[in-house]
Amino acid sequence: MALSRVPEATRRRLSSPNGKFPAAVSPAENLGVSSYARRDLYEERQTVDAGIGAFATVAIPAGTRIFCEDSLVMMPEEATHLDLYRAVSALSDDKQAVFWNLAASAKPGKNVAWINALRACCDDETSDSFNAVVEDYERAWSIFETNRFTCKASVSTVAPPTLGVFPAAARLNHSCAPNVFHRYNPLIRRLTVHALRDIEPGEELTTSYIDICHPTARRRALLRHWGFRCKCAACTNPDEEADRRRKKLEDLFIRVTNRERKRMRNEARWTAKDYEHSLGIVARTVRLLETEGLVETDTMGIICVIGAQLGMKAGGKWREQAEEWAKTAVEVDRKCLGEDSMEYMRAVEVLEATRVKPKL
Ligand SMILES: C[S@@+](CC[C@H](N)C(=O)[O-])C[C@H]1O[C@@H](n2cnc3c(N)ncnc32)[C@H](O)[C@@H]1O
Repeated sequence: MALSRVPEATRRRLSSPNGKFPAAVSPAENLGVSSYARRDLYEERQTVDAGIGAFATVAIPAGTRIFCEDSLVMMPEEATHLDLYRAVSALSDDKQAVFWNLAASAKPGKNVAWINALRACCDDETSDSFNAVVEDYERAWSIFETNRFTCKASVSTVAPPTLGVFPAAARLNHSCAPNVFHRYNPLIRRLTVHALRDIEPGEELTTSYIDICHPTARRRALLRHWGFRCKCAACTNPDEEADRRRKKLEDLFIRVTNRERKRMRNEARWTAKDYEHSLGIVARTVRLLETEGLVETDTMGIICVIGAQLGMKAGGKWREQAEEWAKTAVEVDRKCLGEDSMEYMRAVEVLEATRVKPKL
């Protein structure tokens, strides 16, 4: 661990899995899915003001899977500095070097209770070496917070997500108008990154660290976590009208998903009027996503699958619309997530169901 100034003995003691600290999430098993970053399509290089970035070296067609990466470290959301340090120390030397070389721009957290636990493990150390340990822990945490992606077990699960660092994809900078889309695929236990549109040679590959459906102020607040102010066109020249539409979009999305949860709990009592109401909100959400140029987003996939399912249940004039929405969901999910994603498989199932003629 080239960067560390922590004495070897202290490091060994603090990182030994003696049951003192909760364990990290177990490393992904070999599922027969290779882990790769398409270095034949892009290169890493220094940007003007955003550290290292990934740039296309050739034309990349929309839908291309550019990364399919195994995690370097994966931790539960509630993991502490101590848990993280232990997980990093358990990596091979090569992997530790990769971890310590990643960017560290996230600010230290305010919760420093972990320092007391650490002190208890370091009581035979001089204060200099204790400070070095604290610094190391802080740096590991900052690297983790700067580079982690959220890894949900499934879209619908209530289980808390885990957070993972994927070393090649970690070089992707943010844009609120991204040209790639990232998502952890729990079926293959890889982070996948797909081109959202055709990308020209020389263009920087950018993903969105946050939900791009948020209005500017909310996006800015969320991005503070990574310690930078986004300079994309939407953030530098915020348009009040567009922000109002994004706020509306956020509200509509919440209304659709809340109503869906309610319907699932109460399907037997859901009336034709209830279906009509939900379908009206779905139709408005889809229109707004189109107006905002957010057609190629997983939000569109989620809304269209919900709309298709509701449309089939409602029947009548909604059946044709249900098939159209299901087709859109299949296309969007194929492009953003790939054919091995749960979302794509679900969308295909729904599309097939919309094509079954109702019994008269
Ligand atoms: C996941 S890393 C991305 C790779 C990083 N640039 C590097 O050098 O390794 C996230 C960090 O990159 C920088 N970054 C990402 N997107 C940026 C942007 N749009 N503008 C400025 N800095 C950005 C911030 O420092 C952020 O904390």
